[in-house]
Amino acid sequence: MLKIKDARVVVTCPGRNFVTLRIETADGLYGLGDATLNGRELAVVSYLADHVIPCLIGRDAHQIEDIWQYLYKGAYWRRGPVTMSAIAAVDMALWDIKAKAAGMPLYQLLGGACRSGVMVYGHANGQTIEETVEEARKYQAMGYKAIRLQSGVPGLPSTYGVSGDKMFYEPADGALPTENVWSTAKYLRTVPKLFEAARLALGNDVHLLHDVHHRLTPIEAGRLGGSLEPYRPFWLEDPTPAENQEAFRLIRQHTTTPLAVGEVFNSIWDAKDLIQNQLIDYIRATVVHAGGITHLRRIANLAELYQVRTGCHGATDLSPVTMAAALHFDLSIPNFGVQEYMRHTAETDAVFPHAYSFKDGYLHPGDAPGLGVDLDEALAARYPYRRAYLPVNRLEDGTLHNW
Ligand SMILES: O=C(O)C(=O)C[C@H](O)[C@H](O)CO
Ligand SMILES: [Mg+2]
Repeated sequence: MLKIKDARVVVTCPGRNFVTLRIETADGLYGLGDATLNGRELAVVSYLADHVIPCLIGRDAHQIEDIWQYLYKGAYWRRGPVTMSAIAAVDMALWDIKAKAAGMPLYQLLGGACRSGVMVYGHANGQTIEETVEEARKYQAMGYKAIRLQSGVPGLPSTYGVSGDKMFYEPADGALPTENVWSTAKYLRTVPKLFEAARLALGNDVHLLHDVHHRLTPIEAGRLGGSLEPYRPFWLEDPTPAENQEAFRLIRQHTTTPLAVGEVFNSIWDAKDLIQNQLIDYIRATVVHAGGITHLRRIANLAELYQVRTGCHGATDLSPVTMAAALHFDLSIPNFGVQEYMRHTAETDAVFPHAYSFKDGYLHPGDAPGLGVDLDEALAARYPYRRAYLPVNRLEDGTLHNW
């Protein structure tokens, strides 16, 4: 038995907010779990500190599945991003402890490596198509095999995915939500031109991706998918909100562009119909927001039956603890597709020293026991929490739209 002696939540803001759970056993082993929910961080802090940690003390850290079931079924109120991020943090920390106890990198406990590295995609973005293509060339020069393209839209002052700080994009930029303006017509005129220019400039060997960020209706998404087909995108992400999983049938009827969905999903139930009806090609659920490694493996196993591959969310709001967990997961599952990789700043990397590394377009989690990521608590304490919200989007007439 590995008795859980103590657990605490650490909140730090080395440029952006991160919530980390640290679980300690009576034998002196400890594990880390990420619980960051961008823009709603303190809700998860309270859920963990007030409601989860008291139930963990004295339990056997080895019983990962039982503790998962205890927290999920035991709450009675199932699912939801706050609950599932809190459970995910516990799950990650327990896997970290188990792998440290075994003296192995976590991917070995998950069944061993299925590949030599994890293909990642980086984010090229610019105010104009020309600037975005220039940025994409830089990613190509760094060895990236897959690049996401997001460009400014003429006539719209700002839009999701385009930032001044190219490497470390952080959308949660205000103490109150920033307001963006949206026009579907202007956007739909821009994206095919972006892809045409990028294919011409970058050649055929690089994978090109795009995130619609939930802003189209199904029929608009079908039209966009169709117009991008000549440029062979790797995927079109979140073409329409996915609460209504049925909506993707309409998109499928109009395009063979592969679809990727799921960064806001928090359980297998959000993805079940999309996967079973083969309405998507990539599932983007992530370790931190979808109940941890234990639950994400269940989603990936279901997806494998239907030839749906994974493409885990990896924006900067997912801490290095999640990135490490995702890499162990990615390396060990048969139906891995691609991993998103937005780099963290030097300040964040210093707070979370880690063993994972990038080479020639691939990340590897490293071979340190456990997740291979640590938390420098003294340094973390130097960066107190700062309230920061994600933006909202309004149509040109003021109607609130999807951001
Ligand atoms: O990285 C992506 O694909 C995103 O869509 C990033 C999200 O906007 C971000 O994680 C929200 O916190
Ligand atoms: Mg996205």
